[in-house]
Amino acid sequence: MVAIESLNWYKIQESLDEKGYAHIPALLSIEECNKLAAYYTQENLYRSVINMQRYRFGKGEYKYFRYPLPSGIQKLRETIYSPLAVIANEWMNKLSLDIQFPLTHQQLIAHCHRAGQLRPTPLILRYESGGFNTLHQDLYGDVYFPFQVVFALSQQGTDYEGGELVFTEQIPRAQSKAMIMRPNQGDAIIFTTNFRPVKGTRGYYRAAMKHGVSEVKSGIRHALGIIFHDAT
Ligand SMILES: O=C(O)CCC(=O)C(=O)O
Ligand SMILES: [Fe+2]
Repeated sequence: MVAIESLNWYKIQESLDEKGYAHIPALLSIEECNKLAAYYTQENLYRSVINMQRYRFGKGEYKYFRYPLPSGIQKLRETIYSPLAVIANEWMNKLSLDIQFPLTHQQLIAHCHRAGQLRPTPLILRYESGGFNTLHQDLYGDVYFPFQVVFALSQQGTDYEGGELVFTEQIPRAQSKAMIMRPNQGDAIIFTTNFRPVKGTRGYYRAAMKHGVSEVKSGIRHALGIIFHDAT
């Protein structure tokens, strides 16, 4: 794994500010991806298993990890959080929101717990041919952090075809703009959970964003999602 502190956080912030998402190539090694994907079948690691079709969330399956999280995932969640908290606080200021996030993930979790959000949210997803994930937001209570991360654990073009990561951004008084990403195995994509600040003529306004996954045409696609807030 590339050290989180050594990433170009200036560039990451620039991309988040401009687009609401940032692409970090090769954050995980292929071996790390394969190890994480192999967690999928270790039933004791999870608190719940969601059949996406059953809830009409799409087609595929995902599993929420239970506490304690596997140590590598716990570490990723903590180390990526801190630089993002600084950016999140700037966003809250731009939007004149009276919210500031603590600089350590442990403090964010304490805050979630006080708000009754006790359940861990990191998840691993698996889609087969025909699988997809409808456009959504991962907000699980009143406390939510404005960024989350998805790690591509499979390689598009080799392990699967299709299955692009899709973002939409609501344009004021208009429809939504769609953006697609085709991360390679090991890449991370950081993106907005709820809304991002966009500069308008009278200061910043909120542009709501959603994410989803387009139809997987063939093969199997695994992804790891790290959401920083916990769930009710
Ligand atoms: O499968 C993906 O790439 C997206 C998963 C997702 O919705 C998430 O991590 O919140
Ligand atoms: Fe999601």
